[in-house]
Amino acid sequence: MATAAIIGGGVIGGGWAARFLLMGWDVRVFDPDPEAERKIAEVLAGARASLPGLADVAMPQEGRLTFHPTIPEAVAGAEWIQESVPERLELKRKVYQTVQEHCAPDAVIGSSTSGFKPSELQGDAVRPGQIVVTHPFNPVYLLPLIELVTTEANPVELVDRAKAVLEGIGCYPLHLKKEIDAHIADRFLEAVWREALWLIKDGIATTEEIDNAIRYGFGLRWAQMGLFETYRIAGGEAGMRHFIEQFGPCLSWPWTKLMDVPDLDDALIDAVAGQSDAQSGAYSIRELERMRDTNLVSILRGLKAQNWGAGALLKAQDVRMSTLPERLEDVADLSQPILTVSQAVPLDWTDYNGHMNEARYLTAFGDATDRMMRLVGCDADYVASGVSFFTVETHIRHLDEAKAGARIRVESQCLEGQGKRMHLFHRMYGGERLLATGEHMLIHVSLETRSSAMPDDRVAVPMARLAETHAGLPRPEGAGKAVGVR
Ligand SMILES: NC(=O)C1=CN([C@@H]2O[C@H](COP(=O)(O)OP(=O)(O)OC[C@H]3O[C@@H](n4cnc5c(N)ncnc54)[C@H](O)[C@@H]3O)[C@@H](O)[C@H]2O)C=CC1
Ligand SMILES: C[N+](C)(C)CC(=O)CC(=O)[O-]
Repeated sequence: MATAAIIGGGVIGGGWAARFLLMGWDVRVFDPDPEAERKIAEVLAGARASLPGLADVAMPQEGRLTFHPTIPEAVAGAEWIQESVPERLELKRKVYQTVQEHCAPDAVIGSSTSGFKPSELQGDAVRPGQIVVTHPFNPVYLLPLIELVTTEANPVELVDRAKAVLEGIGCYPLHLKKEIDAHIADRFLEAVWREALWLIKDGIATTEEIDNAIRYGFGLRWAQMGLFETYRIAGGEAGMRHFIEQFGPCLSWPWTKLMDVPDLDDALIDAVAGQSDAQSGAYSIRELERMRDTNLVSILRGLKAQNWGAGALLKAQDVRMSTLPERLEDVADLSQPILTVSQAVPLDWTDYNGHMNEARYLTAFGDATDRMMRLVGCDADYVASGVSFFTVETHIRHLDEAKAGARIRVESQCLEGQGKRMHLFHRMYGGERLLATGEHMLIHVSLETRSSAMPDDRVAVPMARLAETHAGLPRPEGAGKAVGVR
C-alpha cells in the first residue's frame, strides 16, 4: 500500500489526508494540536460523503489513517510527504530539516504553501531537490488543481513521479514554467480580494453583494471556461482581437485600485467581519462546508456529463479506475448475474429525506442497462450505424435506503434475449443488503424509422448467448410483479 505522511493537519492538511485516504493510500499524520484528530475526522466525514460520488465507478479501498506523536515517526516509510504547516518560512524550513533527517531520500516533499517560491523553501536544506511546491485549493478532496512549482534543483525523475502521484489521486497538476511569488492562481485571488476590500471600505458594496456579483454571473463562467475562452466569446464573431480592441482601452481608465492595498484597520475588519456575520452567521462552518461540497459535486458532475474542463478529468479517471466488463468476453463468470454498476452514491443524488432519491435508482439502473446493451454488442459504433434499443417498460421496487457516499452495486440478469426483445432484471445492493430491484423491457429499434426492428447478428448472437446462459439462473423474486396492495 502506498503511504503518505501529512505534516500539519489543519484545513489543508486534513483535506490532503482525506484525498490520499479515499484514493487508497495509507496516511500518517503529525500535528501537535491536541484537537487535530477530531478536526481531521470531521473533514474526512465530509470527504467520504462527497468525493466518492464524483466517480461513476468503484473507488479504491480506503487506506488506513494513523496519528503519530513526532515527525520522525510520521514520515517512516512514506513515499510522499505533504507539508501543510502555517505559512511561515522559518517554520517550514525547520520542519524540512527534521523531515529530511528521517524520511526516505527519494520521497517527494510537497509544500502546500500559498505564496513561497520553491527556491525559498529549499533554502539551505540538505537535499533541496526533494522539495517542491504542490499548492492545492480548498477543499483539497474535491478541487483537482495542484500548482506544481519546481526549480532546477529538482531532478526530472522526481518531478515526473510527483506528477504521476498527483494524477493517480485524481488531481490536475499544473506545472509552472517558472517560480513566482504566490504562483498563478493566488495572484488572481489576491487581486480580486483587494478590489473587494476597496468596495467595502468605500461603502460601495457589502460582502453579500460582492458574493452575489460573483456567483450569479462571472463565477459561473469561470468555473467552466476560465478567463480567456470566456472573453474570446465576448468578442463576438470577431473573437479575441475585437474583444481587446473594444475593452482594452478601459484597462487604463481608473476602474481599479489594484495596486493600492487598503489599510486593514479596525474599521475595515469590523465592517467585513460584521457583514459576513450578517450574511452567513446563521450557519456553522461545518454546515457551510456541507453546502459548498454539495454544490461543488453538482457542478463537477454537470461538467462531467459534458466531458468538459474539470469534468473531463473525472471522466478520464473513471476510465482508468473502471474494472467493469465492456464485452461478454470480459465477464469472468457468465453463468451468474453480471456486475454492471459499482460506485458510491453522489451527494447530489440525496434528497430532503436524507437518502438516495427515487429518480436516482433509475439513473443507476439506466447505467446498468446501458452496460448490458454494450455487453451484447449494442455499443457506440452499433448505435452510430442506426440501430439501438429503447426501454418500453420499467418496474422499480425500493426495498432499503442508501445514503450519500455509500457504496452501491448493481447485478444484472437477462431474463429474455430473443428477437426484438431484451428483458432485464437488476438487483441493487449496499454490501449484503438488497436496496432495490429494477425490471426493464427493451425493444430493438431502427433509429431511422423510430420503430421496432430485428437486430442483426452483431447483437442477436451475443444476446442469445447471454440469454441462454442466464436461463439456468433461478427466476428472481419479484420479477413480473406489478404494483399491488399486500
Ligand atoms: N487555508 C487555505 O485556504 C489554504 C492554505 N494553503 C496553505 O496550506 C498551509 C496550511 O494552511 P492551513 O491549513 O490553512 O492552516 P491551519 O492553521 O488550518 O493548519 C495548520 C496546522 O499546522 C499545525 N502545525 C503548527 N505547527 C506545526 C508543526 N511544527 N508541525 C506540524 N504541524 C504543525 C497546526 O496545529 C495546524 O493544525 C499554509 O502554507 C497555507 O498557505 C494552501 C491552500 C489554501
Ligand atoms: C487564501 N489562500 C491564499 C490561502 C488561498 C489559497 O491558497 C488557495 C485557495 O484555496 O483559495
